[in-house]
Amino acid sequence: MTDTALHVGGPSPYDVLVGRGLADRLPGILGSSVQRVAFLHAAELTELAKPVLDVLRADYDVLALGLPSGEATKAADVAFQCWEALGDAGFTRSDAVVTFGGGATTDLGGFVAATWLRGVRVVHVPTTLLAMVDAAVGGKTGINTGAGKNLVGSFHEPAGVLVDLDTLLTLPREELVAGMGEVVKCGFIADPVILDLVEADPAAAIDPAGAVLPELVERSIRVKIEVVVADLKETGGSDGHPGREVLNYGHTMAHAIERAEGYTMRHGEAVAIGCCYVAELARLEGHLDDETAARHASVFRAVGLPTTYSGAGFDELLAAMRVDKKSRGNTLRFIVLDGLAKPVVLSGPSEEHLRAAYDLMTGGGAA
Ligand SMILES: NC(=O)c1ccc[n+]([C@@H]2O[C@H](COP(=O)([O-])OP(=O)(O)OC[C@H]3O[C@@H](n4cnc5c(N)ncnc54)[C@H](O)[C@@H]3O)[C@@H](O)[C@H]2O)c1
Ligand SMILES: O=C(O)C(=O)C[C@@H](O)[C@H](O)[C@H](O)COP(=O)(O)O
Ligand SMILES: [Zn+2]
Repeated sequence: MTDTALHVGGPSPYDVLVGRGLADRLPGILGSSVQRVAFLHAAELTELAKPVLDVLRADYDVLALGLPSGEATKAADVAFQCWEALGDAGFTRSDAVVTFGGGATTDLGGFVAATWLRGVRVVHVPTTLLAMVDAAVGGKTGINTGAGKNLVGSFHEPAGVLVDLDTLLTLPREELVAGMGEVVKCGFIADPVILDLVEADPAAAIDPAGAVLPELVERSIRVKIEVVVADLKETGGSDGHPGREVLNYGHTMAHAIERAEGYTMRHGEAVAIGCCYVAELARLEGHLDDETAARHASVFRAVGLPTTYSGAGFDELLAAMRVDKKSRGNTLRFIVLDGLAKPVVLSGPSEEHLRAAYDLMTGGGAA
């Protein structure tokens, strides 16, 4: 496979390089003015990170910081420890951060880079499917608070993203499957060919050594790039398109479920359930046809993702959805589909429909 450079335009343009074994491309992206590099990686991935670390150590003074795995890393105390380490090592504005890991690592590392000295260069090296197709691209960074997911953060675009598909070879199957949550989301909101590819051969779609997964990765990244270039800071779209909020399809309920589960459920799994929830809500509100609504559960299930959830009551989930960033005052707002790849904003749906969609989501086993 030859490398592909997907360009992200805008005021701070950069490339997302997709290929295999890309570590030696890092110095070219970091540039010659950088002296020190903070290498923020999931500590459990130290062995996998070795080729990248070797390349960095050849050219820079490297401060390697091993971080907790998963969602636990998206916490204020972890960010604080990174800031202290950067201060101790004398990091200046011409130095840089490189992140290496899944979306939790790129979110935390991106946030540290965005806030240190009010912003230093960051390059993301995503190592999960989810981080490749979504978290590492577009500049959203963030950590969680007691009230909910990603409530503190900033927009800070990377100087580049290295998507080394070889890193997926060590990724546990359940993490690959979780990444498909965001891939399939992209299919529903913008690129139905993704859905056709997954439906045609679900096993091939999640085979990290095959040819279908790279195409899905590239298609999903292209969806994300097109959206963020048009509306980087989520201020709104034009011509009836919701803008960047479209990438939040399924996330209003997904984030509420993750919070209810104490962040033990994988994000991509929650997104799959959340997309099925909002498809039912859209159907009940007269937006979406029965067939497209039903296709949600069918595609997510085909790759092994969950589509129902009954672990928390309606009132708890509703309260959590109220602090979603799309809310305005007391008005809940959702991204829904008017049809395949036709996203619109639904403002203030009726509580009757919110609850009816919840009842369907519980699959009859309401908590
Ligand atoms: N900023 C954004 O735009 C954006 C977009 C989507 C998701 N997110 C965030 O991303 C996070 C989820 O990311 P995720 O699904 O990548 O999970 P994750 O970062 O928690 O990683 C999952 C697990 O896989 C391990 N892992 C990572 N790469 C590996 C590899 N190659 N081999 C073996 N193990 C590996 C990690 O160490 C971790 O234990 C959530 O916090 C979500 O909110 C952010
Ligand atoms: O990039 C975006 O914009 C997204 O909404 C992508 C989502 O998949 C991602 O989970 C994001 O972190 C959610 O953003 P939030 O603003 O709801 O925290
Ligand atoms: Zn997401």
